[in-house]
Amino acid sequence: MLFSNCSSFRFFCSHCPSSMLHSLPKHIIKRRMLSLSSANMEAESASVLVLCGKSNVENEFALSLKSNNVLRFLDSNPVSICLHSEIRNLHCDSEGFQVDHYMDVLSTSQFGRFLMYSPRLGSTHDVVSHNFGELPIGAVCVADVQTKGRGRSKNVWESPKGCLLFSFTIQMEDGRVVPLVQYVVSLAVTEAVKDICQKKGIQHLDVKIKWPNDLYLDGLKVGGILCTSTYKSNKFNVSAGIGLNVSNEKPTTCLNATLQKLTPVAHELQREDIMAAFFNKFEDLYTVFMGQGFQSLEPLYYKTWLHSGQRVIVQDKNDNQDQVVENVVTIQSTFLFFRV
Ligand SMILES: O=C(O)CCCC[C@@H]1SC[C@@H]2NC(=O)N[C@@H]21
Repeated sequence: MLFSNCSSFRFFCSHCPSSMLHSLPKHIIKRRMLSLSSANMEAESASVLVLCGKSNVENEFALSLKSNNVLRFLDSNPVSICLHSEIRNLHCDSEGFQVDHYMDVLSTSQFGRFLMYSPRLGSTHDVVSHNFGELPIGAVCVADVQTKGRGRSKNVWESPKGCLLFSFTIQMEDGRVVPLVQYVVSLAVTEAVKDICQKKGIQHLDVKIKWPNDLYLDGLKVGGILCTSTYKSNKFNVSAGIGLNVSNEKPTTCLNATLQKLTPVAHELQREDIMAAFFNKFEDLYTVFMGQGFQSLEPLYYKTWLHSGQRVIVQDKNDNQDQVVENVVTIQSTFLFFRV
């Protein structure tokens, strides 16, 4: 567990002797304890945001971001910033997001390489969208728990422990394709889950995309995508947020509950593996999307679509608008319907 005030920090590890506090150099032990592990957060008021990079480049950026103290938060409680390198050896909350493991699995050249992690935050989406200009493209914010998780249409996104909760930055120039990027994000999630199951040699979890950007498993919602954008200096700044129930069975179902039913031997997917696999997939899919357009991804998208082959009734008004004609159609894609 990590207890820290990272701008001037103080640590306590529940697995280590309390003398741990005294073993830290004087200059890093200060008065106030600002933040706690997710398990102990309820009673306390402040949060911590840990900055970390995949390589020296992003770690140097993390250092300058911390020194300049430019990040702004909507959280009502203070958020203190620290570097992962400052706490690496002290952070032993086995239930918190394992930053080192995530970085080891990540193999991208841009997305997900600069990471902000918090055991508990209002909303990762707020962190990313309100600090867009201060962050590199591809920067990600991940939290163990959110207290003000946002869903689409002003819905609340329940964000308990076990749910993978993250948001990241994308920048686009062509406004015509901005609405389509949410489909690329959805596809990267489903492909990431497939990839992990394949690598583990287990039956793959058939996570489907319910248009426009819900993720379904066994007929229940297991995840959702939220993409928001602002326009500045001829660029679209897109914040993409993903919520995926990995091991939290409430409020619907989760990946690991289904996996338990499918596989005789216990297998559990980890949030860190999924997020790293997501960025590994997203970077490739995004390159195809930007280079060749969404058409190149359509075959894969419609294979993953919950609606392919679904039969629905389409109501048409005749030319005089006084008569409604109903047609049963089979959905092939968002644009194509075949009358049966
Ligand atoms: O289905 C939806 O309505 C979209 C839900 C998106 C939730 C994610 S969780 C991580 C990120 N932070 C938020 O506050 N929301 C998104």
